[in-house]
Amino acid sequence: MSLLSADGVTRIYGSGCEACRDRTGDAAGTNQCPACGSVVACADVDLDLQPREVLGIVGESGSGKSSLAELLALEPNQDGHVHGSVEYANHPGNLLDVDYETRHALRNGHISLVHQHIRDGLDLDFSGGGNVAEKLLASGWRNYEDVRERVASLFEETEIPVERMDDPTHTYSGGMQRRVQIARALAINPEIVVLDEPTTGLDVSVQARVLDMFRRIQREEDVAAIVVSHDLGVVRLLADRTLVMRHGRVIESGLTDRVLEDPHHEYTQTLINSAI
Ligand SMILES: Nc1ncnc2c1ncn2[C@@H]1O[C@H](COP(=O)(O)OP(=O)(O)OP(=O)(O)O)[C@@H](O)[C@H]1O
Repeated sequence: MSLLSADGVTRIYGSGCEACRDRTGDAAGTNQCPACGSVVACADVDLDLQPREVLGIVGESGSGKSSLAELLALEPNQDGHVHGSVEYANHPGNLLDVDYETRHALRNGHISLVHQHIRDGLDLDFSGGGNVAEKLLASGWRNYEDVRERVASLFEETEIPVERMDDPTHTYSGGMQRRVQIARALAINPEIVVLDEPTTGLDVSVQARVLDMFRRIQREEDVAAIVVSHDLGVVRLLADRTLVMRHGRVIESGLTDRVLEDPHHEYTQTLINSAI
């Protein structure tokens, strides 16, 4: 049984009209409806995530990856009209319809998002440890010593110097800040982590170390992940299966090796060729 499955997930920014779906997408060559001007960020997306699996979502900027990832990760950003359903094995009903309290509980106990932009995920004036502790407190941890011990062990696990725990996060390097985000996401022992562009703003050598660290923890802890990236190298390293998005639609999917070695869609071939 799938851990998470999406059926027909659609997100439209703007008023929307009857022509929106037909006049956008891969064949239309745009995600903007020519009739009403709305942006069809993603439409008719079906996917499933198995326990312990890493699913990659790849596509160029604007293809709809973040809009989809936010829905899967129950982010509070509710912009746009949303249709379809997301089923999660450990909670009945459609995740897209849950109320505020349920959303909060799921985000603090089951499904974590690592934001593309560090500022969206961390308070840079807080200490690094404080950013991780905040997530533990939100999920019900209360004892000060227990929280500090857990934060220190998460720092070790994500390879951040524990002695920097009380320093303000803005004094950390970009790589360390990304690690704090990952530590924060893992703090609640989630079943699913959604990583949105995990390499944004990092040097190539730092990127590789952060991705290796995440892959190690993902395997050790048997956590499932959805990794969103414009970078084929990221999905090649992390993802078992990959979906390719363009103009808000999934245009190709399969085992990552197959998609990268034997792409069926012309656009995927172009993506791969332009990455070489
Ligand atoms: N709040 C919003 N209001 C209106 N349009 C939006 C909003 N958020 C995103 N969009 C539009 O939706 C489309 C998909 O954006 P999205 O950020 O999901 O793509 P992406 O593939 O994640 O791109 P990137 O990698 O650059 O973040 C884009 O055309 C974008 O301009």
